Amino acid sequence: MNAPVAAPPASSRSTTKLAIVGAGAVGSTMAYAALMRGAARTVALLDINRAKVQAEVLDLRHGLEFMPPATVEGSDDVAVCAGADVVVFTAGAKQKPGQSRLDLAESTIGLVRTILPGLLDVAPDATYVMVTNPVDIVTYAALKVSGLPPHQLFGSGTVLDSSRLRHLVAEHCGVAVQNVHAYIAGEHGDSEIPLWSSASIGGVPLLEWQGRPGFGPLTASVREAIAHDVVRSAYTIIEGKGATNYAVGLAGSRIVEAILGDERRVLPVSTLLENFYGIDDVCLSVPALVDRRGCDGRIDVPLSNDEYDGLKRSATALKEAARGFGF
Ligand SMILES: NC(=O)C1=CN([C@@H]2O[C@H](COP(=O)(O)OP(=O)(O)OC[C@H]3O[C@@H](n4cnc5c(N)ncnc54)[C@H](O)[C@@H]3O)[C@@H](O)[C@H]2O)C=CC1
Ligand SMILES: CC(=O)C(=O)O
Repeated sequence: MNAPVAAPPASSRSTTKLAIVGAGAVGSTMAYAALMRGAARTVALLDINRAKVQAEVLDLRHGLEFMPPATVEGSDDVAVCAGADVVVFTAGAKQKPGQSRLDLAESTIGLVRTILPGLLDVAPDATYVMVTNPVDIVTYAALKVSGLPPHQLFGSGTVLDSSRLRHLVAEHCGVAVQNVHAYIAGEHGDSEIPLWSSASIGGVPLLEWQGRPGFGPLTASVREAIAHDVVRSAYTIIEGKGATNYAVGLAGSRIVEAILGDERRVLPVSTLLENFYGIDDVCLSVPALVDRRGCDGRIDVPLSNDEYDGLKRSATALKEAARGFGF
């Protein structure tokens, strides 16, 4: 008798559908990244700008020969998102040079109120991943507007910032970025903080890293400079080319893969925190498990006193901002 055949991973089932709302710099690059990485079998783009979404779909379709099997759809009608397993929300204004992410809150919250109810009608069971900035406030607002449970709706948080941190640490230490385990926590924005005390390189606690020939140690001043560079990254890129898109596209695809592939991947997504070291009722990022259920619980990562204080400050800043918008 044949042994029972295990179900294929969700990411390879022909039914997996990723809907991306907003076909701008972030949404269309995320679609490209998701297709390249085989994250879903159907990628659907929704944008209010019909000509733009049709053009992006056509361009992506012309590359399908060179990608894992998939189909691409796009429309200015929300019906294109029907039955999606994951909906990623990237619609909305982006920062102009010099603007902070928080400056976008009012218009983005308005968009969430407008778009989310229609999405919930056509994709009630999807996992919702918010990306539009300021992502932590937008995630909090979207939870209130939708009434969805926090595991089903969360934000991309500091997945992107953590990859920036890992890149800078890897460069400084002369190791592969994949061997750096380090997280940025808190706001996806100016008050974010690196969790140095739990970071490691190839199993060596990062705070004990002695350097290697040709590469200096990670002194306190180097760590401070790296943390500053992470916060400044988006501003630097926006000053140079008007938007960030490649790394966020990949970071978003990574989250989608963790969901559709039921990966239980530890990712610093932005979720509603309740009673996390005394932090309550605010969306911000700490390492959490992401799988087919969505955000399936956070990791109780140990924090140094400085990290705890930083996270508290970040939570306070976000709560004050959310309150300013009536939440
Ligand atoms: N959380 C993160 O890590 C990151 C977040 N972002 C944020 O992502 C957002 C999008 O950035 P970009 O793609 O560069 O902006 P963009 O301006 O290139 O694209 C936004 C798209 O949203 C569409 N849109 C506007 N209203 C809509 C509606 N009612 N329905 C459907 N589509 C609608 C627009 O037509 C446009 O195509 C910004 O808020 C940006 O700050 C950007 C990078 C990283
Ligand atoms: C724009 C933005 O949020 C980022 O690149 O981090």
